Parts: sequence; structure tokens; C-alpha cells
Amino acid sequence: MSRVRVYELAKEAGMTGKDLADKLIAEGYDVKGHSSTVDEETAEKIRRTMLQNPETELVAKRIDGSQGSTVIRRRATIIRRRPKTEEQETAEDMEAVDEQAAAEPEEAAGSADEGAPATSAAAAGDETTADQEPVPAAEEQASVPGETATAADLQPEDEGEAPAAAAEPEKPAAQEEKQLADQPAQTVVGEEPGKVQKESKKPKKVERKGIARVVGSIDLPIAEESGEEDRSRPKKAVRSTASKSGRPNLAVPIQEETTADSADRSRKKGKRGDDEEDDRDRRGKGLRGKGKKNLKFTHFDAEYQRGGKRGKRGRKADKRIVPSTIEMKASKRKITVFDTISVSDLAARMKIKASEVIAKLMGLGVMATMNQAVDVETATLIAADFGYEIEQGITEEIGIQMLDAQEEGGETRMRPPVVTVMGHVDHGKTSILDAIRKTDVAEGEAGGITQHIGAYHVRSRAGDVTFVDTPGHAAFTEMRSRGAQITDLVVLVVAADDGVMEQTKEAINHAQAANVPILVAVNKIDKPNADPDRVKRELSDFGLIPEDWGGQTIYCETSAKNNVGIDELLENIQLLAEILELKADASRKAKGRVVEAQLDKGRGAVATVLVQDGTLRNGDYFVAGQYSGKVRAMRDDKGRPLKEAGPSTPVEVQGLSGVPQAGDEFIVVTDEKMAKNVSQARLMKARETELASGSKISLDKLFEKMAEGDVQELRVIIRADVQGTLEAFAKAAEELSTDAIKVRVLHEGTGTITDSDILLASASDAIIIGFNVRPTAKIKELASRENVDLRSYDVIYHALDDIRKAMVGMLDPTFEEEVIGTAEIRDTFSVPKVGRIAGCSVTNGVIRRNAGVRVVRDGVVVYTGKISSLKRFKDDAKEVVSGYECGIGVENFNDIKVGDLLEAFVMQQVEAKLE
Ligand SMILES: Nc1nc2c(ncn2[C@@H]2O[C@H](COP(=O)(O)OP(=O)(O)OP(=O)(O)O)[C@@H](O)[C@H]2O)c(=O)[nH]1
Repeated sequence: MSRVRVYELAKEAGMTGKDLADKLIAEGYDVKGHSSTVDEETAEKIRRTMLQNPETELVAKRIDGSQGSTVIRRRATIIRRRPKTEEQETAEDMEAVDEQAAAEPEEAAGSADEGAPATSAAAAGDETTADQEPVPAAEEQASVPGETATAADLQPEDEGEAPAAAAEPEKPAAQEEKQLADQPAQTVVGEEPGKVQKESKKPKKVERKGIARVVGSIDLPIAEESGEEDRSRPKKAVRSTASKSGRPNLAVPIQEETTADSADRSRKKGKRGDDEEDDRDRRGKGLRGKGKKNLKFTHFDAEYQRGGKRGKRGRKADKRIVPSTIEMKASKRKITVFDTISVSDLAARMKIKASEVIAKLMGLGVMATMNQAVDVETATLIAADFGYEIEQGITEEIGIQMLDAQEEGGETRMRPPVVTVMGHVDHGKTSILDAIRKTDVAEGEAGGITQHIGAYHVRSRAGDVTFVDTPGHAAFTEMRSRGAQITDLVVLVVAADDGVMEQTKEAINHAQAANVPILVAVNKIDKPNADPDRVKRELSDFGLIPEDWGGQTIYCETSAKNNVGIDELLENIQLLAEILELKADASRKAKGRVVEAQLDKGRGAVATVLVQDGTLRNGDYFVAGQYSGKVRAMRDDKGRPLKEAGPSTPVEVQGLSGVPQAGDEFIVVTDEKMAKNVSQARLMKARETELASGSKISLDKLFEKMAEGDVQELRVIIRADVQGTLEAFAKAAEELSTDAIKVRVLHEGTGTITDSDILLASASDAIIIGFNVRPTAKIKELASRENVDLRSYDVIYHALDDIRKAMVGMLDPTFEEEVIGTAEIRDTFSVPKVGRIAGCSVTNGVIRRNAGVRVVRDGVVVYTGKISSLKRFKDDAKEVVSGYECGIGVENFNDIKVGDLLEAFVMQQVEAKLE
């Protein structure tokens, strides 16, 4: 193999030999100076990795603290620009098709009249040439619904074209692309073969290696799809350029959304590998089935099928979203990656040693270990060097979005507005809502007793309105923080006698931040000191200029007390709704948002769902956040059973597998299997995310982290029942400091552990130690969400001992306390000879007769002992579960009080951990 001198390479890139040599030495290449030589392969790598785009950035993100896995990501913007080879490949593979579609007419126009605006829509819509760097807005371009079909939008039907392309290996890309571009004759107007070739050859100046195209071998039996397939293929490898094709590239946003989705999945490679062919076939069928209404797609090993009966756009969406994967690079082997793949897995799939992958990564300037995960883009670059191609796998999330996209395109009709009422305390929000409810023409109908389900529907004379019954901006913002925007407009209630107050301003800020239009209700106009004009003046300062003052904000003067102005308010809500053109398609599968959800004793998990689009029906299978289910029963806000619920209807749904969070997306899916798979994938992802954020400090991980050099300081937040304990512990703990690690008390306080303690610990990577204080269930949940190590001790000595052991890597408790249940004392009784008995309701978990018990008063442990008796009515009970009442006696302790909590615990043996 011939060798290349460093200065020759440097010259190619227009830099000095010395500079390059220095860089190479810094990167660990085996060179000594500018006259050193490297072999061709290394030279090529240097060209690709260091000369083409030296500023390539790498972002490392830890995703699995327990294993120290790291996902190496390339910043999306960089990866798009990064290797010119991608561009060339793009041109070679498929991009030129678009370019041709775009550039041809442009060129034709240009030749006739230099500088004249391109008249072709195709040219105007996609005129990026292969030489241009793809602009970040490429995806936006892609989403522009182009009426003009670009070459990529059209599916070539002519099967004779692909073999023809194969027969001419000497000008493969240009020819092939030309063939593809030839198909949609209406797009490539005035096409001149010579020009096409010239145009598409442009980017081929730089020699490619690694991900070079292999031509000359085409799978003839499937050639009918080759045009489409070929064009869609680079979508996975070169996402931004695929976007330029004018087709929405689903893989882009989805892949990003499902980032942490697949550490586990990528390990299930065997199965996926086997499924790969099937997947391809199925997707291929989806493509072929242009006129068919069924689409099959597979994720994990499940297969979903829907009989689609959508409108025109729906079918177009089918065509558009199904990725096609027929091999054109016959010699390349494919590896499906869902989101990330570990270095060792990647190596195994390519049947090479992990060290080879690691070496390649080093060549890219990435230091990685076997267990680290690389993302699809990085894997693509590495795999290409070994003759493999990475294919973006269809995740559950992609599947559900495909389904959603399929459902789009039906006929939309006006739907009732969804309104949130906001305003300062006591300005009359509740009174206005009550007054509106009274106007409900359906109010008098049989069987309705108002239920609080978080939202309700009013059928007023002016029209239907849905009110989200969670007044206040907190709920509104909480929803929004989960990406839920369910409110179409805000009614801002301002008392005419009080004017703009603190919460009024907050409400305005929240509504404006959410881009939700505001309608002002100036309330309490009946009051003698009412001054509506003052309200208008004050609100004008916030941009809410009344219509009669030349602005655009609708103001209504109301008196909720006297029922004045309520009808006008409702009419104006309808008016604003009309302006907003709120529309939905009742014929599609339902989707909406969870407004609130809880665990009901008798009915299990129930959720109030606001149907935003489509119609929800009894028996529908759905996914709600991380949970799935089947609509077993639905009730409206008046408690009446419903069989179906259309757009803007709030309904209480039974039949969920768990309690979702307010703001979670609710979407009907094809069947039970799909619902369960999506839920399972989301739960898994949530767990991964949890693990990913598990890099926070904990006593268990202290030694490991010290060894890694990650910690030099153990920060502690202490909470104790008495001040004395705090002082004693803080002093003793700080004395534990060694040269390797310093123990520092960050914050201390008496009383129970608060949520601000957790947030402080989370933000400053500290652990929390509590003495004789018990965190509430809510605090524990917050701690686990924030991954804060929260430990409770009775005596200082035990806590110090644990810290000391943790510091030397010997923390391996053989017993760990596990809280099994909590009961709240509702009443107390004195039983002769037995003592005081607590009449309790078990609020959590289970209380067992032989368990230990802690009496907790206002978050502070007042006694720790054993349960002496446990009774259900008069009978002894072995255990009593959550939701039931019981009598509990605490051994040697009679000072129980109503409101105290009894926390039952058992000691669990914990496996000793080998450090
Ligand atoms: N005079 C007069 N009083 C009203 C009017 N509307 C409400 N009020 C009174 O104002 C007080 C507060 O009304 P609410 O409807 O509870 O006010 P709110 O904004 O819902 O209050 P919070 O829920 O506490 O935020 C009550 O005593 C109402 O009777 C009105 O139009 N005129």
C-alpha cells in the first residue's frame, strides 16, 4: 500500500505540514513530524476526520450511571455539515434526484434569463445545490406541504429503470438518479441529460472512501421499488439532506425524541436482526400498496395493522412516512439501530473486535470504552468503514407517530373552544364559572349530578364551551411544562373595584407565554366603587388594549353575583373561538390530553381526558403517558355514562393500567398489543432516564466515584428532631474528612425533610441524612425522582459508620429497612389491660402484625417500636392492606394521637455488594 507524507496531506487542506503533524501527534497518530508517512487508509481517515471539518464537535452524555455508559452524540448541526463525503454520498445516492428536480428547471430558466427568478415551484421549493451546506432549516423546508411533487414524492412505477442503471457502472450515480428523476416527467421540465450529469457530478470532486457507494449489483426481483428505496435510504445516514428532498423526514424529530429509548433495545439485537428482513418486507409492502388501505408495521416483535379509511391526505401520509429499505448497496450489510448501540454490540454485529471500533472512534477524536453507547450518526460513520450500513429502526414512538400521521387528513369541523378561567384571588372566577354553569341548557336534563372531574362542558345558547376546571396559572403552567397546551383561550377575571393585582399579572404572563389569547371579564361591576375604565387602563399596559380603544382585546363587563353580562361573555367566547377557527376531525381515532387522574378505590385508575381530536369510544385501546388501557367505561362531567366522546369533550375514563400525569398525551391505538408495547417502551425509557440521571452522588456509589476522581467532597444535608443531634453529627461528620475526600455539611435544620432540601441536594449533588425524622411519601417520591440519596437513622453512630464505610468502599449493609405501609390514626381508644389502641386507616401499602412501627407526628419520629396488636373489627388480623381500617396497638407506647402516622417496616436482608 502506498504511503502519503503528512505535508502532502496538509497541502491538500491548505495548511502547513507542521500544523498538521502537531495535530496528528496530539490525536495520537503514529507520526513524528511533517515528513512522516501514513498509509493510504490512515490518510483517508485524516482527510475525513481532521481535514474536512476539523471543528466537528462531540457531545458526551452519560446515560447510565450504574454502568458508566456514555452516549456519544454529534451535535445535529455539525453532523449535517460534517463530512463533505455525506454530501457527496447524498449526491451520489439520491439527493441529486431532488437537485435535479430543483436544479433542472432552475438551470433551464437560468440559461434563458440569467438571474430571473425560478418559475418552477420545485426549483423555488428546493434549490439547495449539492455544493451548498444544508441549512438548518432544511427540515422546515421538508415540512412545507409542497403541492408540486418533487422527484422524491413520486414513486416511480417503471421497473425497467433500475436495472438499466445497474448496467452502467461507470456513471452510476448520475445515471441512476437521472433515471429516477426521469420518472416524474411533470417535475423535471425541460430536462437535459447532459446537464443532469454535469449537475450531479459536481460534488464528486472529493474521493470517497468508507461509505462509498457500491454499484453494479441490484436486487432485480425488487427493482420495482428501487427508485423509491434508493432515494429514501440516505434518510437514515444523512438526515438533513434527506429533509431537503421535500419529504417530511419522520426519523429526524422522532429519533431525537426517543433518544434514551434504546440502550436495552439495542441489546436485543438478535431478535431485531432476525426481524430486519421481515420489517423490510412489510415496509416494502406498505410502499407498494399505494392503492391499498392497509399498512403493517412492526416494532419489537409485534405487528400492528390498521384498516385505514382516511382521506386523500391520509393516504398521502402513508406513502410518505413508510421508510423504504430495499438494498441498493448489495455488498453492504445492514445493522438496525434504534437510538444508540454500545460499542461492543456494534462490534459484535460487524463480527469484529470491539478494539477495532474503539480505534475508529479514536480516529474520530472520541475516546470510548466497550460499554459506551454511540448514537445512530456516529455508528453510521464507524460502520461504513467496515462495509456496514446503519439503519434507523422503527421504535414504538415512531410507530405511534406513524399511526397518528395515518389518521390525519380527514374532514375537520368546528369544535367547541376549551377555556381556562384565571385571575387574582377573590376576583370572582368561581362565581363566574357557577353563573356560566347555570346557563347550561342541558342542566335540567335527567341523571346529571355535577361531578368534579377537572373539566366540564357547557351547552349555552351561544354555543358549546369546555371549561378546564383547574383555575389558576399553576395548573395551567404545570400542564404546559409537560408540553400540553389544551387551552384555546383564557378568560381573565379582574374585579372592577380592585383592578390589576399580583396574580392578574402572573396570569397574563402565563397566558402570553403560552400564546393563548386573553378575553377579559371585568367582574363585580355592581359594586359602588367599580371602575371598569381603570381596569382597562391598567391592562392596556400589558398589551391588552380594548377594542373600543383601538386594540384587539375583547372586554366583557360582568357581575357574577347578579348574573349580569354572563350571556355576553359566552357570546364573546364563541366569537373569539370563531376567529381562532378551532377545528377537529371527529372521524379519526381519538387523541387528547389527561386533565387529571387518580386511583379510585372501587374503579382503579381513572383519568379525565379532554378529547382534542377524533372520537373516543368504549372499547378503544389507548396509551396515556406511560400507561395503556382499554376504555371500559366513560362518564361525563355530570356522571352520566357515555358510549362515545367527540372533540373538546372532557370524559372520565376507566380501564387504565396505571395513573398517568396531568398533561400526558392520550391516544387511541390499533389494538391491545400496540397499547401495551408502547406503554412498556415508555416505562423502560423512563427507567433509563432515571438511571441516566442516577449519576448523582449516593453513599453506595461514593467509593466508585472517588476512584473515578469524580468526587472530592461528600456534601451532606442533615435534618434532625433536635438541635443537639445536628451539632454533634455535623462536627463528627466533618472530622471524618480525609485527604481523598472532604465531608461537608451543606445545610442543617430541625424538623422534617422538606422538598426544598431535596431540591438543594439535587442541585448541589448532596445526600440527605435524617435523624428521627421521616420524610412523607411525597418527599420520598420527589427524592427518588431527583435521584437524591435520602437516608434515615436513629443514632448518630450508625450514620457515621455508614459514611466511614462508604469512604473506604466497604458499605455493604446486610440489612436494610423497608417501609411496607403507612396508616393514619383517625381515632384512639383505651382498652383495659391492653392500653391505647389507634383506630387507623391504612393509607399506603400494608400493615403486618409482626412488623416494626414508627410513630410519626408532624414529620418527626416520636417513637420506634413494634406492633403489639392488629385487628380488623374484633378479629386479629395478620395484615391489613391500603384502603381498609384497623386497630393498631404499639408495644410499650400509649402516647398516640389522632393525626399521627404509623409507619410499618421490616428489615430486609440485602445482598452484600462486591466493590
Ligand atoms: N359584588 C359582587 N361580588 C362578587 C361578584 N363575583 C364574585 N363576588 C364575590 O367575591 C367573592 C370571591 O368570589 P369567588 O368567585 O370565590 O372568587 P375566586 O376568584 O374564585 O376566588 P378564589 O377561588 O379564592 O381565587 C365571593 O364572596 C363572591 O360572592 C360580583 O360580580 N359582584
